[in-house]
Amino acid sequence: MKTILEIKNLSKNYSGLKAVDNVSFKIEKGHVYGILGPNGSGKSTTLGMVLNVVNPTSGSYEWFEGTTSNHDALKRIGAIIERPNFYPSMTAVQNLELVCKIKNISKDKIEEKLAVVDLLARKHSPFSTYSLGMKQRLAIASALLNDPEILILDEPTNGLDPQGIRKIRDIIQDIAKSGTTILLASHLLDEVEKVCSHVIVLRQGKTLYCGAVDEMNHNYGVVHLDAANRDDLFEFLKGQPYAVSVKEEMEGFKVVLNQPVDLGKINAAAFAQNISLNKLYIKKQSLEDQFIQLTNHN
Ligand SMILES: Nc1ncnc2c1ncn2[C@@H]1O[C@H](COP(=O)(O)OP(=O)(O)OP(=O)(O)O)[C@@H](O)[C@H]1O
Repeated sequence: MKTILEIKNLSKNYSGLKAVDNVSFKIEKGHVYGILGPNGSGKSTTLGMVLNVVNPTSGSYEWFEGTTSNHDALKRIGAIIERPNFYPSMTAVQNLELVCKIKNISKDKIEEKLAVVDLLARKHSPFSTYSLGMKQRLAIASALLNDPEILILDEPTNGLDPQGIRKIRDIIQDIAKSGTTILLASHLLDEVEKVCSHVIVLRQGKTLYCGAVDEMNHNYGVVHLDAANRDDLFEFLKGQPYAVSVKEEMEGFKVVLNQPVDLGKINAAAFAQNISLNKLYIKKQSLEDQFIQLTNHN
């Protein structure tokens, strides 16, 4: 698998504040990656560093397996890290023609890229008449003009209404299907869950999780149990291989699982130890619960 970007122990300090703290991850070709974290967790700073607009305090990164300098790599990257900004009185086509001129690239792809972002019908309208969603879509078209190998987006749906959000997400997925690798920063778990295959979760500049979105979701839940004799039940639970942790609460015990369990077998095993359960049920944790747990308690 071709590596598009490798970040190694990247850190950025702002007068004592660790905005990004020893972050490492790899972006492989063809996947959609999300950098997920609450406001101020270091997402934009991380993107700024790999796009050569923020100087790292320490650590390094390498584009395209080191086959090109970080400066030349930028020609193979499409990035939108600021609010879309075009000339208000110029049309979409005129603005994109200007982008081609500035970047010294061919104008041949303008129509094709406007089609990708569903703006062909409005291609001759002035930018000032566009909705926020359309402005964002034009920015995506602009970033695609040089057929980049990777598209980088910082909070691509910020400020959009639900329809606008849906449209941008559909477009991102279409672009990914056509083979372009995508890296997007978002504070929205739902966005990352819907759009990304892989996620790097940041909190206060530190990586809390890095891996497949599916695997982050892969958990076996929590079993809730209770019995008249809690001491016996606690002893029993402590020895069970499926129990990551056993916590006593008002309503009984909560056991976090590390594997799937059969509640019938748990009941039978407890009964065999003379423990008669008066409560036994399982609750699966949602991805949202896990994200909140990750970002709050680490
Ligand atoms: N130029 C700067 N000077 C000083 N501190 C900065 C600067 N840029 C960012 N920071 C701080 O670094 C931390 C990380 O900011 P960053 O913008 O990377 O986070 P973020 O996850 O992208 O958040 P948001 O979604 O709010 O933009 C924050 O505490 C921020 O205040």
